Amino acid sequence: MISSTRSRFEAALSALPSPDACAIAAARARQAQLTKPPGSLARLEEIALFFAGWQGVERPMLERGRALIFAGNHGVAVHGVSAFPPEVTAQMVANFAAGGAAINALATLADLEIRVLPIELDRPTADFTRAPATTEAECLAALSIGAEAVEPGLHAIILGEMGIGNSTAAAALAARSFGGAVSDWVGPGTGLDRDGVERKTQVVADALAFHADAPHSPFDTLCRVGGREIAAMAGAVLRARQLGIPVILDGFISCAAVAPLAAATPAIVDHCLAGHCSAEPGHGLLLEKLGLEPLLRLGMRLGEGSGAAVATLIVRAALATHAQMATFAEAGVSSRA
Ligand SMILES: O=C(O)c1ccc[n+]([C@@H]2O[C@H](COP(=O)([O-])O)[C@@H](O)[C@H]2O)c1
Ligand SMILES: Cc1cc2nc[nH]c2cc1C
Repeated sequence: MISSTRSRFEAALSALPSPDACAIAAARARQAQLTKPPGSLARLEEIALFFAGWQGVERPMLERGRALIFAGNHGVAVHGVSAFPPEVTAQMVANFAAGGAAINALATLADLEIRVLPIELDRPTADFTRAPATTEAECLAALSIGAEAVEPGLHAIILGEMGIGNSTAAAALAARSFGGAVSDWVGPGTGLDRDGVERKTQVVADALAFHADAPHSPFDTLCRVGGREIAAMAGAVLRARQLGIPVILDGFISCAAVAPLAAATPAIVDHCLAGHCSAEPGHGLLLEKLGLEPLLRLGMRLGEGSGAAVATLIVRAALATHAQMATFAEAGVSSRA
């Protein structure tokens, strides 16, 4: 298990595997033979090469894709930073189990297995304007839950979350990791009005001031202004990297989960695709900081892995064309003069 101690987490982050250059070269050579003008499938070709590199094969697959939906509750919600009450987290977890949420419909459409992992919903994190959100032990436990949800043999992981108040934690993580004006990272989340966004901005500023003197290591930032579902997503991303499993990130919160890791080690997102850019204003900025170009911009702002699940359909298009198209020789089509 990678994350059972802080030093294992840090060691994993400093020893990131690279993609398989031979598999990428073989996949690129295949693309050059397929019946299309070179480069005409554009981003789809890049996605196929990305999957080839991480899966280490010329023709990558997506037969076993898993959507991991982590849920957690947040002490910072006492400050009225969400348009919804905290009990909605557990209620939505029940809705996921019953099959009634957007992610259920989208995962079925995208042929993804769903795993929902609620983490101690009855024990919200501490209010991080006045204490670390989690203890080191709590943060490590959540990292492990995320890591253990990623198993060898999966072809891709779709990351999602549910947690009332977690867009406040995400803003704090992004601001502490990448700096800049707090207001650039704070937005309406589930639907705050202007006064609400102002209050939320002050809460994030208070949190950053409270933790200002603490170390800025990835682990310290995750513990101090993160949350259980957020640490679990970070653990899943790290474990997926060790196993060579590509990850499709979802919205602002899943990207914020990797922000502290990426600020220290930018290559941590090399096996990640940004499924979409959400409507949360900080998400576009965060994607820039992470160096990720989103597959979709649909103005979605739901979370729960929904944007990543829709993006999976684009990935399927990329892998299907790459694997199934005929070559010029096979089809008897003349190649370029
Ligand atoms: O994915 C996003 O970018 C996104 C943007 C706004 C809200 N959300 C979802 O809404 C919740 C967080 O919003 P809030 O207002 O409670 O902080 C959480 O359950 C997220 O999944 C998600
Ligand atoms: C209803 C609801 C569904 C969600 N799914 C992810 N975040 C959510 C937040 C709310 C409020």
